[in-house]
Amino acid sequence: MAACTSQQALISVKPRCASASFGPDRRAGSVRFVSATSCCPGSRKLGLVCASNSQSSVIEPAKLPSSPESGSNPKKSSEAALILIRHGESLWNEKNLFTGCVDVPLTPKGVNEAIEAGKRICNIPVDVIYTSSLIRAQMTAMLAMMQHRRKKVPIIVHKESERAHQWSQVYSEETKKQSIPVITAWQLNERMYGELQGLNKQETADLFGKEQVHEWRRSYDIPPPNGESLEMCAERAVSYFKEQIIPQLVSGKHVMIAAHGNSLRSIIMHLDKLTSQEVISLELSTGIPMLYIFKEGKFIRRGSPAGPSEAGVYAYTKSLAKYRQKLDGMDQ
Ligand SMILES: O=C(O)[C@@H](CO)OP(=O)(O)O
Repeated sequence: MAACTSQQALISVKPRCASASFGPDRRAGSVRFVSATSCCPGSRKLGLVCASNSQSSVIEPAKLPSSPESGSNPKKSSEAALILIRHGESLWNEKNLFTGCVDVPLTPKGVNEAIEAGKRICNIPVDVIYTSSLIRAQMTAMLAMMQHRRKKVPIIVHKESERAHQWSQVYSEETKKQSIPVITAWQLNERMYGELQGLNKQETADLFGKEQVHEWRRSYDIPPPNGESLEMCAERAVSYFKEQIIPQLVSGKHVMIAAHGNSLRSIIMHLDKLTSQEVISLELSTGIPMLYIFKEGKFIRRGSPAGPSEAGVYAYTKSLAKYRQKLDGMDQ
């Protein structure tokens, strides 16, 4: 299994073993993500040390909406995993084209990235999956789940029409127990890139100037022509996260979200309380999973699980360790 290399880690990561921290590095005015392996290359034991010494901040909870299952009080004891994963490389990433809401599939490299991401989270429980309505995120979620040791079947929930809903019913409780609902939501789509969609990024920079294109791509509140700014994207992605996904975590469900560079940057900005200055330098690599633990109403950032043999991942929480033991038991 391919280990997480610094190239795979979330963007230009500086070696940081000395500080042994995970998640955004706020030094030098930029935000970088550091993964477990890039922090402690090749060392299981150190991985553990990193995990327990990590400065993973406990993030003040976003105002929690009331959950149908828990009323307005989050269950104090509930603890749930939240996995975020940007889709693998798409055919338009490969061609360096602005993609936005254009629905393009993964490249073979992207397929591989999704499979490798799946190996890295194959021991982490997943009860419900959220993806955007775009095929590259859905492919990523499905390919990743094919690697999961629990071998539950991810099934897309169709609610676009009454007939779609009716015709996709499952009539066996046992089969339902062996399935994972996959909920698709346009709110998790990539930022709509307006009139840049389909244009080559380099050619656009040559035409309009590097600064202008950088402003369109990475400013917080300046939209590209007839498209969405990151702020506009965050408005719908974070509202959806608060209204639909947090209640699942509150009720103790383990959630995976497969989405896009900008919709995930918006959600991470919310979870990690990044400022609009910090978020503009946050870059996410394709196909790298990131783990948060939701506990007692707070999000604890746990970086990027390195792989199924990485001991540190299972020291994150007692319930993750137990889940892994259960999987080991099922294999025997
Ligand atoms: O083209 C896009 O849709 C996005 C993500 O690939 O590009 P950017 O890096 O500008 O956010």
